[in-house]
This record gives sequence, C-alpha cells and structure tokens, in this order.
Amino acid sequence: MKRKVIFDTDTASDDTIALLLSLEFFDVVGVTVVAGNVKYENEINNALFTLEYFGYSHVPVFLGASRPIRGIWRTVEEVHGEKGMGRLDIPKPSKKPENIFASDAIIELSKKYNGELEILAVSPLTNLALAYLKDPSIVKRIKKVWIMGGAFTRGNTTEIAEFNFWVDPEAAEIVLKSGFDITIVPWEITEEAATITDDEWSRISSMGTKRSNFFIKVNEVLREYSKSTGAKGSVHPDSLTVTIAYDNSIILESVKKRVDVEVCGKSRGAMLVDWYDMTKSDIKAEIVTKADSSKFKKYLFEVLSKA
Ligand SMILES: O=c1[nH]cnc2c1ncn2[C@@H]1O[C@H](CO)[C@@H](O)[C@H]1O
Repeated sequence: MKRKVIFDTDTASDDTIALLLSLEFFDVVGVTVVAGNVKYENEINNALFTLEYFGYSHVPVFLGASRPIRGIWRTVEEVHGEKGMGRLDIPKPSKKPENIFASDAIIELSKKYNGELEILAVSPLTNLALAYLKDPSIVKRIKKVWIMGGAFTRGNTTEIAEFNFWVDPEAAEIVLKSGFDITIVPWEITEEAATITDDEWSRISSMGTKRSNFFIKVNEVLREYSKSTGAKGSVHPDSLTVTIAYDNSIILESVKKRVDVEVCGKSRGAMLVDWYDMTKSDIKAEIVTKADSSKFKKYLFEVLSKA
C-alpha cells in the first residue's frame, strides 16, 4: 500500500515535476497551495492543470495562505516564467479547488489518517504553521514532515537565505519548534545532487513521452535562470526532496540538530543550525548533508520515460 501524503506547494516549474513524482510514489490525499514562487492565482492554475493533464482530477486541491504570515515577500517569475510554467501556456483547468481552507484540510486529514500521514512541504511553511497554531495536536498525528528549505551558506534569494525559508521565516520558525519529526533538504544539497546537466536534459528531451515533453517545457526558464547563476543546468530541489521522502537511501549523510530561522534584518530567512548542541534542545531536525545524485536521477528518468 502506498504511503499517504499531502503535497504542499507554491506550484511553479519544478513543483509540478515533484507533484508528478509524488503521484507515482505515494497516495496523494491532498494538494495544498501556498503563496511563494509566482502570483497565487497562477500557482492554483498550475496545480489544477498538472493534476488534470496527467489524469489525477480526483486528487483534491485545497487553497491556503495567499501570502506569508507577515506579508512581506516577492515572487520570482524570473526563475519560473511569467506564470510559473516556463514557456508553456496552459489553458484554464476545468478542475476546481475544494471549499476547505488548506490548513483545515491538513488538520482533518491528520485525523482521518492518524499516525500515517506525511507532509511533503516543497514550499514556504505558512499552511502547516497555521494548521499547527489552530490545532497543535496535529504533531502527534502527522508521522513525518519533509521540508525543502534553508541554506547553509549559499542563499539563492539573499546572500544567506533560501527562498522557502525567506518567504515565510515566521512560519518556518513555528514549524521547526513544534516537535514534528522533520527531515530538511537544504538548497546546497539540491544544487549538488539535483542539477540536470545538458547531457541529461538532451536525454529527457529525446524520451518523447508526455511527461518528458512537459518536463522540458515547464523547466525551460528555470534552466536558463539556473545557468545564469553559474549552475551546470536546471536545479530541481522539490523533485529531489520528494524522491528522498520515497527512498531514504538517497540520503548519504545527514546530521540531527536543532534548527532555527532568523526573522529579522539583512539575514532574514537564514537557517540557524545549532551545530554544537549549545541550546540542549530536544527538538531536532534531520538535515541532509549529502544526497545520492545518480539514484535520484534514476527515479526521475524512470518516471519521465513512462508512457
Ligand atoms: O533559483 C531557484 N532555483 C530553484 N528553485 C527556486 C529558485 N528560487 C525559488 N525557488 C523555489 O524555492 C525553492 C528552492 O529554494 C523551491 O521549492 C522552488 O520552488
């Protein structure tokens, strides 16, 4: 039986591929949309369209926070394309979102799948933080939270901050202090293990499947943007995180430390790791420090080449 997950997403480019992977690997019992990458309306359409396009119209989509807690952030269309789908112009999906707020859906689904539900958070953590504030007992019911977020030293949004933590550091702080069983996949690890090189890009392009064609189109702008920052190809943090959640053996090295997030000043959104256990805190997260790139890509290619 497939594991039950909620896919929390600010749906743009790599998020859609991470969603496709999740649909293969897991029983996705809900998709929750949160503010982040691009205009909220576009994120909603991107999530609905991706599900509909690949035959998953039955998977419910719940709308959540359309802004971070403090409301200070900017979207990054330069990374994902004007509407977040590279240069793919998508039609308005006929699938509609549910009438339940995302954070309420997280609470309800945690009751329905008590002890087995996992959260794949490839997004700012606003929806999960709000769910926790409303009902802290979700910590006991949610089995695991997988987070793509944080940077050790090389921020992709400011000198030190990774995008998801930077968009809503207050939410990240709430979630990281709540006591969930958490694994974090930080930015640098995804850059090292989840960059699709030119050769790999050509390989995907020549697969000629519906999924591979979709991959190429939605990630075209991401690839150009990634390369403009010095990467050797398009970087796929969300896809790596979901694949790690599915097969933990992709984690080659990790540490278990208390993690906090800076909420003020120039380093707002910075990930603060208590490397020397100075806080003596019991609340710790697993932080991935090395991932198996070839294993991840094997899964990715397998899913994209499927007819
Ligand atoms: O430059 C970028 N490359 C890849 N993903 C990005 C970038 N900027 C924002 N995101 C988004 O934020 C997380 C990674 O930090 C990912 O979840 C992705 O959706």
